[in-house]
Amino acid sequence: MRGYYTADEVRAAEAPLLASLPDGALMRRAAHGLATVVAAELRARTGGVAGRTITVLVGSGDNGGDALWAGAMLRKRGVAATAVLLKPEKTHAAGLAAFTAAGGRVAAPSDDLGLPDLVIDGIVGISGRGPLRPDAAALVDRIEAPIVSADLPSGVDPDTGAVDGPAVRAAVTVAFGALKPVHALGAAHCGRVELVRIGLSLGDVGITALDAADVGAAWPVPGAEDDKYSQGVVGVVAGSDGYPGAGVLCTGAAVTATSGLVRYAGPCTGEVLAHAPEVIATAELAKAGRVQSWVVGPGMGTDDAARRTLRTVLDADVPALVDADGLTLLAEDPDLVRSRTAATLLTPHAGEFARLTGKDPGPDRVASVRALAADWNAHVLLKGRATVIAEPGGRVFVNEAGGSWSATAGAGDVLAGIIGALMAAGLTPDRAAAVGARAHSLAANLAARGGGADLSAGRGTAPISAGTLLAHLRESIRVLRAGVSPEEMPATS
Ligand SMILES: NC(=O)C1=CN([C@@H]2O[C@H](COP(=O)(O)OP(=O)(O)OC[C@H]3O[C@@H](n4cnc5c(N)ncnc54)[C@H](OP(=O)(O)O)[C@@H]3O)[C@@H](O)[C@H]2O)[C@@H](O)CC1
Ligand SMILES: [K+]
Repeated sequence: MRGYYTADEVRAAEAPLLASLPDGALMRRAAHGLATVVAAELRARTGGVAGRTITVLVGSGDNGGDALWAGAMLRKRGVAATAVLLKPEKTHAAGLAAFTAAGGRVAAPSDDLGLPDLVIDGIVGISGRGPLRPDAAALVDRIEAPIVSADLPSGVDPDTGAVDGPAVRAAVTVAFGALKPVHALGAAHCGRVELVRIGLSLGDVGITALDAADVGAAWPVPGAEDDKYSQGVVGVVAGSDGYPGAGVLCTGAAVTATSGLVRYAGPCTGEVLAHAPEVIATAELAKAGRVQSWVVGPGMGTDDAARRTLRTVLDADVPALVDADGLTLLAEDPDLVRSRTAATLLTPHAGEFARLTGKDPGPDRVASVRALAADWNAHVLLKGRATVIAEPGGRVFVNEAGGSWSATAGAGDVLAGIIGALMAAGLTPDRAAAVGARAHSLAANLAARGGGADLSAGRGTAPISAGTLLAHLRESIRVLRAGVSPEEMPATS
């Protein structure tokens, strides 16, 4: 499990170290980690370190200091380095002195910067707010070389990952001391993230992500004493005459996710059974039989009959996942959820979120999801490249998908089926959501690459459908249960 610490949490963890260590020691630790990553990147991209060229973009704070110290360290390894000072009068003095003493060249933003092999982004770190200012934006706009960002890509909000204008798009981001929310919520701007440990003692964390090993360990599989009932039975209410596919995909995902038993109640029994004959299917909800969790909503429609069905499902005292059309119906009647004693998981995309709350999730998606979870006393999963999951008490899981392949019709129906099956197996809804989201995103990435656990093997990618995602779900679970995901983030020491 990895934690993502807000700028305030990082500052609080830094304070005792700054007080106890010699002046500048912490910054030099960070800079050493940055220089190590830059050197490795130079070697990987150009075949060597000495004789290569870098440009260091320097803002007005300690982030610029990190970049200058790293530049000085790289100078000592024979790298030609030029620092561009955006605010010369506020440049980190000790960092600049070390840089120039090591033979680094200083340039103004208007100078011709040539074609460096790499650029270090030290414009702004955890004190950054809002997009790049115009002078920094114009400078970054001229950069063609790959960028290694110090701590975080400048212009992206450290705590929310929001991008509201010009921002650095890094090839690699070197996080100092701790991962910050930007590294998950703004992952597309971070590139590969490397964590450099600088000795921070970090406290409790509010935002976490599950590693492959956590997901694999949590995945329910039958034990020696299990039968088909004891593993948890999930009931699926999905699909309609107009949208039978939602029933097929949702039920198919539930069947694939766990080994127990899946029940289906709805008008698409023929289609569902044609694709998954092991399902116990009935057209009448009243005859569905006992379940340990319900999934309700995908493709079910929003007419009066659907409303009655939703009410009946939510009247049952078992955990329930509400998705898609179910959410549209709930927007008119939140008390259906608030009055429940069993747990409820809502799985909106941004549009459905706006339907539920009257407003878009906005730039601070974590805060918005937490607020909805607290207000409705429900667990909430907000879909996106970074899926955000909150329980009513405020604990948050985030799942950075590592790609956007699952932005395809029907992928949400698959996700609902997976999570519903995990809830039936006894996982709490937020944990089921985090575990399921991870398997879902890995299945999408595997599908795009045509299978095979080595996602970096350069086999190329192709668009996927929800059907191909579902077809790769079992392989995804297998990879996760093996404990090593090909997407796992490497960390330097
Ligand atoms: N303390 C330590 O020993 C260690 C610190 N560490 C490092 O320090 C970093 C935090 O440094 P920091 O707090 O000095 O601020 P930082 O993020 O560099 O910003 C500087 C100033 O930029 C400005 N600004 C704001 N937004 C902006 C924007 N959008 N575009 C342009 N400019 C913008 C704003 O100043 P303003 O211009 O508003 O006066 C702001 O005050 C941290 O991320 C890590 O890298 C590590 O080395 C570990 C050891
Ligand atoms: K930066």
